[in-house]
Amino acid sequence: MSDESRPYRTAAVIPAAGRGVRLGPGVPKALRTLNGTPMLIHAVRAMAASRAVSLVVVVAPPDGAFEVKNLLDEHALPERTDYLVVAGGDTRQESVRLGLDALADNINVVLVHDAARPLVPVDTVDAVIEAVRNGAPAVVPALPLADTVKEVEPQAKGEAEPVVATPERARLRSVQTPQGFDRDTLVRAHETVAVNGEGATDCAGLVERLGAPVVVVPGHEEAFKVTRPLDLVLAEAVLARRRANDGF
Ligand SMILES: Nc1ccn([C@@H]2O[C@H](COP(=O)(O)OP(=O)(O)OP(=O)(O)O)[C@@H](O)[C@H]2O)c(=O)n1
Ligand SMILES: C[C@](O)(CO)[C@H](O)COP(=O)(O)O
Repeated sequence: MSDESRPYRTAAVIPAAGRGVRLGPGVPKALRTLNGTPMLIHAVRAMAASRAVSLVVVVAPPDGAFEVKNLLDEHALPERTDYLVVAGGDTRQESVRLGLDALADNINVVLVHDAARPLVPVDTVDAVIEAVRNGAPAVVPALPLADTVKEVEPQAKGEAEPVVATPERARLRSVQTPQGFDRDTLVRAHETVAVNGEGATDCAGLVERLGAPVVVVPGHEEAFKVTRPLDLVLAEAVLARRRANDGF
């Protein structure tokens, strides 16, 4: 994507302040390495790979902002990409809000991208940005589901859970990041939820609560979220395949 279409100025906010409890004991998830490079650096590079992204805001673990700043200083990014680091909060939503607070005034398109999705291809990033630039206030990359999904009545751990419903799979999508937003819409969504109190597991969910339209564009298998130990194995295999294919 060319940068000539300004006045759009696009920033990526990368929430990276999670502990990674489901990954098991160790350093915060974003600082775990994939083939020798911290996951966060892979994620930052994935955003900076888009020529449209001029600013990356990394939201670091509250006790790790200094370390993250050093990491970014050590790893090369394209010259056109500025970056800054802010300390995160107790939830992803709070971390994103802190990242939004740090944006420069001239930013009008915002991507929110999990550090835990380090391998998203640049074509997916650009497709999200393009959809926002074409007028969608909120854009989500997503994939159809491979599994059938059941809605259940949750029970105490270990007890069988009664099935309540089987949603029609063809209408379901598995949602990824980067999610892209018109900045004012996203800021309004976060401000509104701060007043009303009901959170969401993704930023698009907050925009839906405003009643603003959210659209889906095709996601990518390699944009999967590193959540459990097996995901680390998959991520390293993807990187090894990329290296073998094109020396990346
Ligand atoms: N307080 C938090 C919690 C999460 N995140 C970020 O939100 C993204 C998606 O969250 P998830 O994969 O659930 O990460 P964790 O919260 O770290 O995972 P877990 O629930 O296993 O602890 C991650 O990049 C994570 O660093 C964040 O910035 N601040
Ligand atoms: C934003 C997200 O990655 C979209 O799938 C997801 O909602 C994050 O959820 P988590 O509970 O933080 O894993």
